[in-house]
Amino acid sequence: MRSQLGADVLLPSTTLNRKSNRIYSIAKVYASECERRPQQYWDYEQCCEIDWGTLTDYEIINKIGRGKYSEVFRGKHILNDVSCVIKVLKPVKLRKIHRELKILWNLTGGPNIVELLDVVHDEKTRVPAFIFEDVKNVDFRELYPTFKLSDVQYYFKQLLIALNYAHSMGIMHRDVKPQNVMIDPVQRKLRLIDWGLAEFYHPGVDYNVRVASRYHKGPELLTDLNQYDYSLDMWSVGCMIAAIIFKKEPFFKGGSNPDQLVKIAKVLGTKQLINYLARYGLHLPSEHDNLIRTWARKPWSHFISIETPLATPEAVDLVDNLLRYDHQERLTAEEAMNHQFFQMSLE
Ligand SMILES: Nc1ncnc2c1ncn2[C@@H]1O[C@H](COP(=O)(O)OP(=O)(O)OP(=O)(O)O)[C@@H](O)[C@H]1O
Repeated sequence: MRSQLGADVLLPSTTLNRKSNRIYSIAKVYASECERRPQQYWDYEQCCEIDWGTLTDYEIINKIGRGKYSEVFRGKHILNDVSCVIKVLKPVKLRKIHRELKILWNLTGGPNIVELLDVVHDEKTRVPAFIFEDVKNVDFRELYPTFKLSDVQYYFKQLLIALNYAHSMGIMHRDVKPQNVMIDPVQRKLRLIDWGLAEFYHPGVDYNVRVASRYHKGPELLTDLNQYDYSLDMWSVGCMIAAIIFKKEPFFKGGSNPDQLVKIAKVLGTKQLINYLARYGLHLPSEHDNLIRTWARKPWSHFISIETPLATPEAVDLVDNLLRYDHQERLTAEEAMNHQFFQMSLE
């Protein structure tokens, strides 16, 4: 499926790891994972030769999903009958395809990471498709309301294991949300999918803030703080857990990107937002001038009632340590796994 340049071949320099003139934030953990590996590991612009398989090896059974960048089908391999998921890509830049592939090649086989089985194209049209393991997912709108605290504990531990692994491999997912976390409750199997927005982390590099889906975008994206890192994914995890324990899906429901920041400020407070930006020598982008009023910080107890039995002190404390404006204050994936919420023994 792939051919790689040997790790000993010296490659020309690239902009992918070009540091910004001004460095204001470096990841707290795993900052040098890419730097300490050969360029072949992360340079998807210069090292991504694809040995295409053919789509005719697979039979499409039915359509199961539709994303911004793809149409997704359930199918099977025609020779061995093994069921699979076929992600047929919509026309996108080759660079984006190479990035997703490089990341999948590096991560596949890792814990709770969706397994990439093959990369194929239609021989006539050349339309590319990725073949993945099939997860018998139950839609989160149906599944999450059935969760007991022990399920929240189990599945979020699995998600953190996937994220800690990706981060330890120098990769940020950048689109963590319920739609990208496949759960098969019968097998109690969780897989983190859709690495289409994922990126390699290099310290001091400015990244595009137009990533993640609105409800799960971290404050750094909404305030144009380009030097973000793995901690972006931890904000999104915080949004997911908060939505479940406080029974408020999604937890921050903005009507637009600027409004998303308003929804966050209404909970975490405006003063705290300004302080966060000041800590990094930044100001609130002018588009927010008319939007942000002085919202006071709401205590988490505001979201707790008789209807929210999952909002135990440990679960709320976990959320509190993930939903922090300051990306450097958020728990890392490993710290989150070690949080008291995951140590409690529940039936
Ligand atoms: N391995 C899998 N097993 C089961 N279902 C899957 C799998 N991969 C994808 N799907 C389904 O297809 C949908 C779209 O897949 P994916 O998120 O990879 O595509 P996308 O075009 O990148 O989506 P988006 O626009 O959300 O970024 C998923 O939300 C899920 O419902």
